[in-house]
Amino acid sequence: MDEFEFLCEAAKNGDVDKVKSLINSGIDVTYFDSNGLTPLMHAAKHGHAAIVKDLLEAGAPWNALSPSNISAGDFAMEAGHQDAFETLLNAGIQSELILGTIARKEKSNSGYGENYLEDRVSFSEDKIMDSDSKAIMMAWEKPLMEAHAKAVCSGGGHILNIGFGMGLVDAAIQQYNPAMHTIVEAHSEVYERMIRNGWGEKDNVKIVFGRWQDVLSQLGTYDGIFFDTYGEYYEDLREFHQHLPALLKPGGIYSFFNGLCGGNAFFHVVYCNLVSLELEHVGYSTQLIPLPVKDCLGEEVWQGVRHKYWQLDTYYLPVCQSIEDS
Ligand SMILES: C[S@@+](CC[C@H](N)C(=O)[O-])C[C@H]1O[C@@H](n2cnc3c(N)ncnc32)[C@H](O)[C@@H]1O
Repeated sequence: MDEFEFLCEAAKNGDVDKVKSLINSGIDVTYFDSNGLTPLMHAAKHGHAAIVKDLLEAGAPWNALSPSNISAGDFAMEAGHQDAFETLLNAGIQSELILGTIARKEKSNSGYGENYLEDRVSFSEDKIMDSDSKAIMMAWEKPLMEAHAKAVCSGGGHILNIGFGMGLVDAAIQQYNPAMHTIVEAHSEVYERMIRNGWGEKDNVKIVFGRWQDVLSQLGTYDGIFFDTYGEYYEDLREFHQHLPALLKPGGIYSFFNGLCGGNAFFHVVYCNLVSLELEHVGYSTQLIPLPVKDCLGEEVWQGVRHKYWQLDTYYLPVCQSIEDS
């Protein structure tokens, strides 16, 4: 057995002293063993929280993935090892908070995320695709969009939706007959299709064409806001949240499509916590309402789609309101 295998064995067996002495000798804690697992994954799988903590402090990446795309946090979560799970969750949140700050700085120099808006898109009955065969929006999300519409329309009044896509959430919002319904859409082909389908002729609908970032000055204040864009990053969502206090009326409800890390259960938990924490910093409390999605999401749905952006059984619908109102 080489030194690294000793470390994996010690992590598995909960041998804190051995792990510590190997770390002190300068061993590389980032290696994967012959099964594609890291020492951190072994410790998490067997619920050795103290070792998880030591390995993280020694530089083990919290978000490394096994060959079947399982992270240390998934192992702890699946086995019900609460202490190890929470240690990894906190490491994930802290790391993303710091990386977020770095990404914010990098973004201001890069002008990224604008390509999608220049690309052609294709429409079919059950989805909209980009030029890379990635789905922009899919019909299986209809029940989710209806639930979002219900949440943001609960107080009536003026509703804002950012991102039209297939218009599923907007059709559901119209069912609540809002006093005014503003829709922001940035893609020219999606916008043209909205106009062709009569959205511009509805008395209570105002369409604003452009990126939400560029049309903020044309917006007012709203009783309900929904946000669901495409081709953007977590950073953009975070940036939108900075504008919430200026856009959402007192007593208003905000919600957003919560597809954050929808391919990995543990990363999703990290991001649900992260976004709630960041919303709290701008003055909003977040309730995450679990909705089972198994029934509306069969394997066949993904045929011809390049990226399976959602792979979890439960969708957590965020309902946010000002901390002063809650
Ligand atoms: C996922 S779809 C929205 C789906 C919609 N919720 C529905 O129910 O069908 C995302 C939409 O956001 C639009 N979009 C992308 N970036 C945007 C931006 N910066 N500002 C406004 N709209 C944007 C896309 O063109 C696309 O139509």
